[in-house]
Amino acid sequence: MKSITEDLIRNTIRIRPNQSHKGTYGRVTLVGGNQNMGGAIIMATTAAVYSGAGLVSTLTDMHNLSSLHSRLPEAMVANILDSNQIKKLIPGANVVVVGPGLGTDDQSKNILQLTLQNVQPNQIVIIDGSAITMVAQDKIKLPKAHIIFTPHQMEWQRLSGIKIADQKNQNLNQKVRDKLNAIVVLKSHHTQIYTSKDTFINPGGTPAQATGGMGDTLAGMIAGFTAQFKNTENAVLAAVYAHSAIADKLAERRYVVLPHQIAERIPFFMHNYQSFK
Ligand SMILES: NC(=O)C1=CN([C@@H]2O[C@H](COP(=O)(O)OP(=O)(O)OC[C@H]3O[C@@H](n4cnc5c(N)ncnc54)[C@H](O)[C@@H]3O)[C@@H](O)[C@H]2O)[C@@H](O)CC1
Ligand SMILES: Nc1ncnc2c1ncn2[C@@H]1O[C@H](COP(=O)(O)OP(=O)(O)O)[C@@H](O)[C@H]1O
Ligand SMILES: [Mg+2]
Repeated sequence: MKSITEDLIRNTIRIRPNQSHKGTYGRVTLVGGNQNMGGAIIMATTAAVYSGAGLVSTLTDMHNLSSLHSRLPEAMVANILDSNQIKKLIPGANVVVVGPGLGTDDQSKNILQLTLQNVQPNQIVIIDGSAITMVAQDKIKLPKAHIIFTPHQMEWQRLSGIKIADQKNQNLNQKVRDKLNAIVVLKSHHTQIYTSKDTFINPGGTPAQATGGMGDTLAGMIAGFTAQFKNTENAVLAAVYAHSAIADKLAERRYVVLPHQIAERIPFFMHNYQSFK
């Protein structure tokens, strides 16, 4: 297993060309946040915006509209229950994130299905949280696209059938990855990333990160990084590395690190590591 290196981060985070505009940095559409879990999609959206995605739109329950906008006026918001909005905003994105705070009831399932039906083959689709649980339980058909799953160990157990105790076995994980034909970000103390060719381990990570919303934030970061940087695999690795490197730094002086504190530090981290032209 290869460790993610600082060199890889430096070779991924690009100095922004002067001749560029918001369209250069990708469109991200996020789908999630029911009436009880608006925070999850707000954190994911925040991370996508702070990672530098050019245009970010969020399909969520309208109960979350004012809380999202009061924290993050940069994001556009549409009604998750309006199927026409889903049909418009999914095909118009470069990167789609589905799942943070989506829930797993029948309405959530319909939203997930409609979202996936509107995905285009050239798109990157990040499947997180509730969406992983529904794909696992309801045998939902996956679209042709560049798919990235971001399960924690319990979600991976649901999706892969591999018990948490057996997830140490890389061959088992890789076999299921091959079947899914996706990048798998298996989150834990030291997160592992399974790609078609390799397995990587994230050297960073701290128990100060063990707080609700930390994974929602990572999903938004992966969206922001993959929207901007051409090599999708390296963009995923860089996002995973940055998420925990920021947390490790903050944890030098804190008992717990909150997701929004990570989001605020992303532009500083990217500034320090930018080098690739
Ligand atoms: N503020 C919010 O709105 C929040 C909403 N959330 C959403 O809640 C939904 C359900 O996700 P949850 O993950 O809470 O619930 P799940 O039921 O999917 O998983 C949580 C269970 O998995 C267990 N587990 C075992 N290994 C784990 C590991 N390595 N990491 C994390 N959990 C592990 C936990 O102990 C817990 O019992 C998702 O859609 C998620 O996005 C959560 O992100 C929490 C914050
Ligand atoms: N003890 C730990 N050490 C390192 N990282 C951790 C630890 N606990 C949680 N994390 C990180 O926090 C995130 C948690 O993701 P997840 O469980 O999906 O959170 P949520 O759904 O609440 O947003 C993952 O990136 C995981 O690697
Ligand atoms: Mg999660």
